[in-house]
Amino acid sequence: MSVLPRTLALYNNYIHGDDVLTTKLAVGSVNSGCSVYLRCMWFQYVLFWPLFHLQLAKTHGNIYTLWFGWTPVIILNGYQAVKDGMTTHPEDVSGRMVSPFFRALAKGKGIILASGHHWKQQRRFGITTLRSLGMGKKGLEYRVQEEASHLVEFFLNLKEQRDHSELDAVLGPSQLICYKDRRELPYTNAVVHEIQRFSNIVFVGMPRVCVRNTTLLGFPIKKGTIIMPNIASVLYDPEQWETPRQFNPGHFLDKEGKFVSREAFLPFSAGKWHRVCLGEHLARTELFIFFASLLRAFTFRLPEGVTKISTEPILGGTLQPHPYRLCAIPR
Ligand code: HEM
Repeated sequence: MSVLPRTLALYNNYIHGDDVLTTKLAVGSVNSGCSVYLRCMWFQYVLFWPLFHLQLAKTHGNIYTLWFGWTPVIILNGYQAVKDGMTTHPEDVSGRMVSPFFRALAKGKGIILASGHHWKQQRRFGITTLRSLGMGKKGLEYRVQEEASHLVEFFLNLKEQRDHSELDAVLGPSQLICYKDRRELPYTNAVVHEIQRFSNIVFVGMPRVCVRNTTLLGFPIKKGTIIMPNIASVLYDPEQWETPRQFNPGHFLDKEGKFVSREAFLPFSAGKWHRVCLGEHLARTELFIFFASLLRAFTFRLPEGVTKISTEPILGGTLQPHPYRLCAIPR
């Protein structure tokens, strides 16, 4: 049993117990239940796996520390903790980690992320095939394509494909779809939102770094500490969503079928201008227009003999859908 240094005033009682969370993780817990010490080498995997954090949150609460070697990473879980953590002192938590990845990005060097798996999938889906991704704009566009791929996947799995007729009822046959049309298409809009909630592609969140000493949910935090807002925990927060583990467009509809925005819908994270997703508006616009246009132009069917496609994500740079085939029949 080793003793970790006290780098945070908050986390000052280390009792290195032998609780084994899984066969691969050794966990040392504190009496306040907020510090977890990982002795495993696959910490990157662990750090970015939301379900793992949801499990830890049950035991350790909505804020706890994971120790990676000597480095503490503070994890925020659930809507309230993520919102308060990111918005109470937004400037204080506005740093980013400087990793070789970001250094290369800043120098304008492309980083190849290509894997045959993705591109095959994109060809099937008929989206422009990118041979490799420079992590400039193209890399970011890829997020939208990936989310769009989820859109069709989920649409196909919808048992009740009701009210997609609203597209025909509201839009003229040759009318181009605009983003403002979402106001007349509440069900379509709700489906797009629910897909982003249920099938979020950013698993835990992008790490932030404290740029000065600050407080987080009332706890003192030192400059340089890494903070991870667990976005999945917000999007599946049982206190915020009626059926968090079920695909349910009703989360975004009121009793009259009108679209309602939800505060806990944070797939792009939270905050004001400090470090929030710069592409949020573009992504939302593209996703809506893309999805509505596809549904109006085609009838989607699973190929013969296929009854269901997997909605389990594959952990990669983002959470990705499994490859799948579909038939798009022009309407
Ligand atoms: C469905 C699509 C997308 C999702 C779910 C998404 C989500 C996110 C999230 C969660 C963050 C971290 C924000 C934070 O730390 O508070 C982020 C950052 C960022 N996003 Fe997006 N994003 C998407 C599409 C895009 C697009 C299309 C662009 C640009 C065209 C973009 C540009 C950025 C940039 C530049 C940052 C880093 C901001 C910074 O560090 O200051 N994103 N995104």
